[in-house]
Amino acid sequence: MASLTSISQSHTLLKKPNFTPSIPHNLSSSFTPRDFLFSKTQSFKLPQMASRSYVVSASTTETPRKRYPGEAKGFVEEMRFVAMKLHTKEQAKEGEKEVKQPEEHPVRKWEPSIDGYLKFLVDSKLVYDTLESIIDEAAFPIYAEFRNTGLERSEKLAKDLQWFEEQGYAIPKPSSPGITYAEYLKEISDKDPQAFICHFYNTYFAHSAGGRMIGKKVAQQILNNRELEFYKWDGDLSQLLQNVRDKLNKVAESWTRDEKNHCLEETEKSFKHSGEILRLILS
Ligand code: HEM
Repeated sequence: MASLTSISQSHTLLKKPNFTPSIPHNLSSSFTPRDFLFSKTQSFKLPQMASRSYVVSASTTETPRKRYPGEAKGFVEEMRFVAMKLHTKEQAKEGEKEVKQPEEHPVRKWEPSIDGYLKFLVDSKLVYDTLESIIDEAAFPIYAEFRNTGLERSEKLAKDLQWFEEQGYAIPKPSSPGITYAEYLKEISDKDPQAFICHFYNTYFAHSAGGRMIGKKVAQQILNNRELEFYKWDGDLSQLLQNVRDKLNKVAESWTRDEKNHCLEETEKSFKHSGEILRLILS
């Protein structure tokens, strides 16, 4: 009988690029993140970051399970992996989506307007108000883990809108992209915690990455370089983000693989809604 055998997969896993998810270049297509998750029926090559050596025991005939991209580092890395693929190359270097919408062009080429930016800030505030009240009310106990993370944006946005008002700008009412997204978040939050957590992660982490780039560029172009409160955090942002990553990883440890996949599959909706709100800047 064979003893423990260490099987190195490196000849198939470490060559680059060997991970070629097929992502139709259209957000409204039938694509779901499951398309580039490992499935039993799919011959799938893992990306470099997920490579490892399997140890199989011939005596138990146990087949090692392949890991999902990012899985070795924790569930946040899985969510990040799916999110990065849904960017365009122009938005982030890990992106793979084809440019279809105005906000998918490089931010440096944007031509924002104050009116459009105000609509974006108003709709963003509605979304953050909604996320933060859902977390406060905690319909599911896991939501309470994400109270007072320091990432909250609602009060910061209120200050920014007050500043615009003091400058003589009329603050618009929330528009359809923000209202639709807020309604959707409320709807899923009390019946589908995995989907809700996906939106929570994507909204706060997107803002800390691409969101800040956008804020800086728009400030240069139309706000005389004024840095809005929306882009300021009390404390060290990278530490605040890390604390939230740790909590998200912990929460997801109790999820089944199906629940995790369900959460990952929600990423596309998060991009769709946030993309519609971002587009307001260019309206
Ligand atoms: C103009 C639009 C956008 C731009 C320019 C942009 C750009 C970026 C960049 C440069 C990064 C950092 C990549 C890195 O770590 O090297 C990033 C990360 C990320 N983006 Fe976006 N992004 C945009 C829209 C979005 C949207 C709509 C979402 C989803 C709602 C999103 C979700 C994320 C997430 C989850 C990360 C990972 C953050 C982290 O690891 O901390 N992004 N984005």
